[in-house]
Amino acid sequence: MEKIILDCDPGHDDAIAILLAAGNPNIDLLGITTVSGNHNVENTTRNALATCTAYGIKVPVAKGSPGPMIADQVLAVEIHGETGLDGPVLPPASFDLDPRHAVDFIIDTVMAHEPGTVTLVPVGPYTNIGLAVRKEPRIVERVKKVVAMGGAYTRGNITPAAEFNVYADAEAADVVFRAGWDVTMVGLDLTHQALATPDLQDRVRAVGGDIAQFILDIWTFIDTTHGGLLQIPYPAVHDACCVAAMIDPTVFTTEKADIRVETAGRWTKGMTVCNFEKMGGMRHFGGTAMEQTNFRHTVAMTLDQQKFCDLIVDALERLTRRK
Ligand SMILES: Nc1ccc([C@@H]2N[C@H](CO)[C@@H](O)[C@H]2O)cc1
Ligand SMILES: [Ca+2]
Repeated sequence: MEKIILDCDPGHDDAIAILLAAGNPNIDLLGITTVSGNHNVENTTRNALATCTAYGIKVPVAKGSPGPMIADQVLAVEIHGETGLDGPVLPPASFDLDPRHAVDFIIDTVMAHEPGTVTLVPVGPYTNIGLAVRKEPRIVERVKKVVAMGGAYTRGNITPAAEFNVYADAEAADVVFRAGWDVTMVGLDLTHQALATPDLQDRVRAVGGDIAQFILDIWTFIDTTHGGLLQIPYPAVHDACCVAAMIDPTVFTTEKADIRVETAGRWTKGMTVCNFEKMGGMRHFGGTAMEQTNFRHTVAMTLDQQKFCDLIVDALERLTRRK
């Protein structure tokens, strides 16, 4: 089993990532930590708790950072609506939060488990992760790896250059990408291949039950609210791609790269600048050839869409049968 902490900002696609993590038997979901991003942290936390309450997901939920480290707050309310999860109807949360701040929950959990056994899966702005690294640097060599939804090596979605999670707290993303641990960037280039196509929606509908309806209501909201506004024809199931990769690493192909997060560009703040070139390929990308070829990062490239859809439907069936 893969032990993960899911750091998220529910958020429509975050909720599906929670369901996939809870539904798949290969994932040991140690906890959910919340951050502001798609909405303020009060709403993202309420949405996480309500999703867990509604579908019997009994894992600790710890509330995190209400805003980015340095930048002014940017929320994706225009995408996710006034509650951060408009569309589906969720019951009020019925269990309490873990008393710790998300940063302390992350540190305590990583330090309490054997080295190299816990993976951090941030699928919202990386504020909690960046703060955890600064508060307890020992987590960097202790975590197994970081599989992060964010960034893009082609086009952004909040600016032409930047993806939202990185843009919302570019300084925290810079801390995370430069910390020296094994980071896999699951960017828009990958997650825009993970679409809620009519076929996937039909397969979800065929499972039936309230969780299937919850997922369909999520996609209906995104579809009807944004329709052709987004650069993709169907809702993207962004965050679940990270969880899917923890279940089956062959769910997408990867390439090594060296990534720098832009934190100062007037037009490019939040851009993940990815150097895929080998030794000496780009002399002007940060110092000596050695610096530019340490390829600390892994980048998700091509999604096996069939495998991905099968994992979503499988988790839904397991959660529905269990209920
Ligand atoms: N347009 C838009 C779509 C999704 C998101 C959220 N941020 C990431 C995609 O940029 C995902 O984690 C998703 O929850 C933000 C903006
Ligand atoms: Ca998210």
